[in-house]
Amino acid sequence: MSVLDDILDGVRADLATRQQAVSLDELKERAGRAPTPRDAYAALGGDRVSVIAEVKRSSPSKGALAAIADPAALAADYEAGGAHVISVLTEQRRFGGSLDDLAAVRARVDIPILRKDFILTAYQLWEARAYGADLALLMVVSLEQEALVSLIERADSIGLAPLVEVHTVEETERAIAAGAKIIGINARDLKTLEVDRDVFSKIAPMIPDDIIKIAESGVRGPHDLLAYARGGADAVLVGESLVTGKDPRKAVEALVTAGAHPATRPDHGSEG
Ligand SMILES: O=C(O)c1ccccc1NCC(=O)[C@H](O)[C@H](O)COP(=O)(O)O
Repeated sequence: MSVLDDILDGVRADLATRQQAVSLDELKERAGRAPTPRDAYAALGGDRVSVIAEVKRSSPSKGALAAIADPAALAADYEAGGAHVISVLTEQRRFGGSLDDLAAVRARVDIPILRKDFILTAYQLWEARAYGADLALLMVVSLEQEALVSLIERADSIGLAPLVEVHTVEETERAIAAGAKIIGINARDLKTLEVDRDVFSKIAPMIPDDIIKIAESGVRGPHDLLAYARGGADAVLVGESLVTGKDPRKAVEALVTAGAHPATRPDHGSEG
């Protein structure tokens, strides 16, 4: 069994427990009372390389990363550093996250929030809306094509911007065919946990220009952001290096500063 299969088994078990406790109707009612979604497309657009800063306590690849007692305070630091979007891992067993983390972060910052989880059902999209997310992650590797198309449509219809994650050429073809408008290319192979940053530059050229391209995983500092930018990234998603560093606000600031310079874009070449 791969790490991903193991994670998905846990996700299904926890989901069944939550579905017993809260009906879909109750969830929809709560989602109806949630604040108006923030514009994720605007936050990820423009000439800059946007920064998505992640609240990440632990991971299957590294175990415990940081004791984050107050995820909202960390997110506020990220926002003060200039982050354009906050990612909140809500999976509990392997990442130590929760929907309460999502709600706490949404209440504290003014920028869009991504629910980063292993979303398999519309119920989880309603949860994301109910707890204040503006974007939701959909991983192609864990969804049949019909389910992927249906979840993208459902996310759009309830005010969530779907971020469709891929790692291979075949998954990217499926994401484009499914109508994704934001594609995240994850350098991490979720079956082996190996990180290969070159995956981004191999896959990005096959994605049409009007689709937002996000480079996920393996960003240790501005040099990695710049490399992803030269490969065509519109945004980077960064977790581990921010939560394990001494000063998350300064680390975000350094990434935002690097991403703000137009010479980082592929059209301008890498030599400045
Ligand atoms: O981070 C992991 O070990 C992991 C393992 C299995 C599935 C997903 C995993 N991480 C989710 C992510 O995609 C990352 O949290 C995100 O891209 C940030 O990556 P990093 O900056 O390398 O922490």
